[in-house]
Amino acid sequence: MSVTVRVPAKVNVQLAVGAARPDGFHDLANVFLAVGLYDEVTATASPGGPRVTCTGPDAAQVPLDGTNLAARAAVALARRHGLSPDVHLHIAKDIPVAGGMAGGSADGAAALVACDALWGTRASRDELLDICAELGSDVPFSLVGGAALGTGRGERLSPLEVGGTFHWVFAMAHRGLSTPAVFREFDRLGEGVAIPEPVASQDLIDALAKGDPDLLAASVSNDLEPAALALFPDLAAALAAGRAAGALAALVSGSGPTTAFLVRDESAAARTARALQDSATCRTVRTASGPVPGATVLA
Ligand SMILES: C[C@](O)(CO)[C@H](O)COP(=O)(O)OP(=O)(O)OC[C@H]1O[C@@H](n2ccc(N)nc2=O)[C@H](O)[C@@H]1O
Ligand SMILES: Nc1ncnc2c1ncn2[C@@H]1O[C@H](COP(=O)(O)OP(=O)(O)OP(=O)(O)O)[C@@H](O)[C@H]1O
Repeated sequence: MSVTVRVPAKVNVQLAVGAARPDGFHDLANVFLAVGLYDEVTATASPGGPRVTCTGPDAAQVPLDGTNLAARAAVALARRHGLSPDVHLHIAKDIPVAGGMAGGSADGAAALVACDALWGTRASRDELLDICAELGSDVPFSLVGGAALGTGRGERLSPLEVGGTFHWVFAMAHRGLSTPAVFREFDRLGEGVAIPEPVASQDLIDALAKGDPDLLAASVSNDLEPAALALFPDLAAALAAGRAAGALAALVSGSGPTTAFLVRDESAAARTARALQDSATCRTVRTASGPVPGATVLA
């Protein structure tokens, strides 16, 4: 028997970052939007697991050992329920790796939901969310999807209302960026400067609730963007190319290096995607819209 779970990528429409905490993490006001670029994780009973396989354009960059977040999710659930994690996890990966779109986190949430269904552990939503938070700051949002404000290190979620569909173009860079390295660069750039407490923007929350792309474009922000640009200066050219193509807003997605462009509708998405592809400032270009649901078992 097998269970397949589909799980989306995310874009951070606001990422406000506070000073480094004693534990090395940063408090955030992190407004997540789940967008329709998906990985699928299939869990199949198999002795001696977890065994991980992966297919897709970036598969070669995905670790297949016990560090894979899907494997870690299976082990965490099995341990809590006194089971052995006898499972084969196959990841059909379409979310770019190390792109700031929570690809690994998505696989962790998907594997958890898939193993829960496969093993009949019937974990409560709260237990699943607890395990997600242990696995990583972005993992709880991959489980819930939609739109949400993440506080703490991003793992404490409050759902947000969204009054429409937002259309996006994503430009994937020629190489990845390490999330810890980007946070370290944020700290370095902020040395000697008083870093304010991260606060969610009410204008941005209102723009989401209204479903209004112009209002959203006026209020998106990412405090990690200067750090990502410092580590990867070529990203400025991708941002400029998207702006020149008429995007309503251009920003680095999370810790980068994927760049995200908010556009008015599907036809603007197709136009902007073509212009970005022709600009040769990126590796590949994808379009997607959101919000979409979080990790979902496929029938
Ligand atoms: C940049 C974002 O993707 C925005 O959603 C997230 O904040 C990162 O979430 P993630 O990849 O799930 O991160 P984790 O696996 O929890 O942490 C990886 C590393 O990122 C840094 N980190 C992450 C989250 C946070 N609030 N503060 C941090 O400083 C820490 O160096 C940490 O060791
Ligand atoms: N299932 C997985 N898929 C991809 N990468 C994984 C996975 N499990 C662990 N990793 C490791 O995590 C690193 C970060 O990859 P990931 O694709 O999650 O980055 P990201 O999208 O930038 O993350 P985030 O947006 O959550 O900061 C990879 O370089 C890889 O070593």
